Amino acid sequence: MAARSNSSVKQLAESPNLSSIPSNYIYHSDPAETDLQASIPVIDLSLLTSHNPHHKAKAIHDLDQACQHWGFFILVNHGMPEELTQGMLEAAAEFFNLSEADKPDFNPENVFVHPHFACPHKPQSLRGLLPEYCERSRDVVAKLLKAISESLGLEETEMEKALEMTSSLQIFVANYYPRCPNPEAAMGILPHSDHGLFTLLIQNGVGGLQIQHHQRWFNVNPPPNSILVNTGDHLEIYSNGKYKSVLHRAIVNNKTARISIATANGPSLDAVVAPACRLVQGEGGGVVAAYAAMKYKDYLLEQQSGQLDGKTMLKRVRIQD
Ligand SMILES: O=C(O)CCC(=O)C(=O)O
Ligand SMILES: [Fe+2]
Repeated sequence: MAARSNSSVKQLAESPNLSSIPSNYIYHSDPAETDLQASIPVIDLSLLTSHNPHHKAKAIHDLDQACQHWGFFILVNHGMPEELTQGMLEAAAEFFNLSEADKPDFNPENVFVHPHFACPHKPQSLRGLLPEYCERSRDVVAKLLKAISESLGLEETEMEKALEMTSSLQIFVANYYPRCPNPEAAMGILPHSDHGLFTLLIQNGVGGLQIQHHQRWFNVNPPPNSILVNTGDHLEIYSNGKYKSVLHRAIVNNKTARISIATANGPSLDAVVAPACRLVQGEGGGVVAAYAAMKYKDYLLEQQSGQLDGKTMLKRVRIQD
């Protein structure tokens, strides 16, 4: 489990008499506050897999538009039981409440849950729910990829084959944002885009996510029991820039601690990701690849060796604007 707002921040936030934040936590960039509320498109997963061709075509069109214009969408009728998502959020809360001595005995930055499954030893509730949650999340992603393949004009299974999705990388990340005495001067997670294809996000009913849209920051408040999905850098690369990954960040507040669970879903670590051949062989050879091919594993290693910083890594493989 990645605890990006790690235990030291939690301890700091819980220290008695904390009335302001230490200077190293001060955020000097754009102000965190915004009044803008994003109207994120809603996608109905059951329609994407409908046997009614009209419903399915309309849903695929809506997904295409959502990915092109927002890079974020609210997924409903996703088939993930509410007890499971609620149980996961409660299990994450239990994890963050463990004593330091009980916290995991492995690299706390990432829990890789596919193709090889790992899980913290405690709490028991997390061990019980995590396998099902991850499997169902991969199922959701598989359905989204089929629809995206079609919206790119490819065979339904072309993308999952090209990206070797049977050994797809899936990373489970739980974020803890403690209450903060002066939230307008801090930032929970700095602006970044996600690597991979689709990230699935759920939260404990407390808002905090902001996304960049037309150069402005918008608050995102997904309705209860929905899953928020965003497109990642590798969808941008594979689609040759049609579906751009979007900068997002998380603010903090002075009232309630926030927990979010992000499940990052990428290709196989061994997949070499480049724009789909058919997208760059336009009639008369008109369309050229806008991104260089790079193995997903190498992309990750290079990205993780630096700071989470905007879209710096993606710019490195970008060939032209
Ligand atoms: O907590 C959030 O809303 C965003 C988390 C996030 O962007 C991430 O884990 O990559
Ligand atoms: Fe993210």
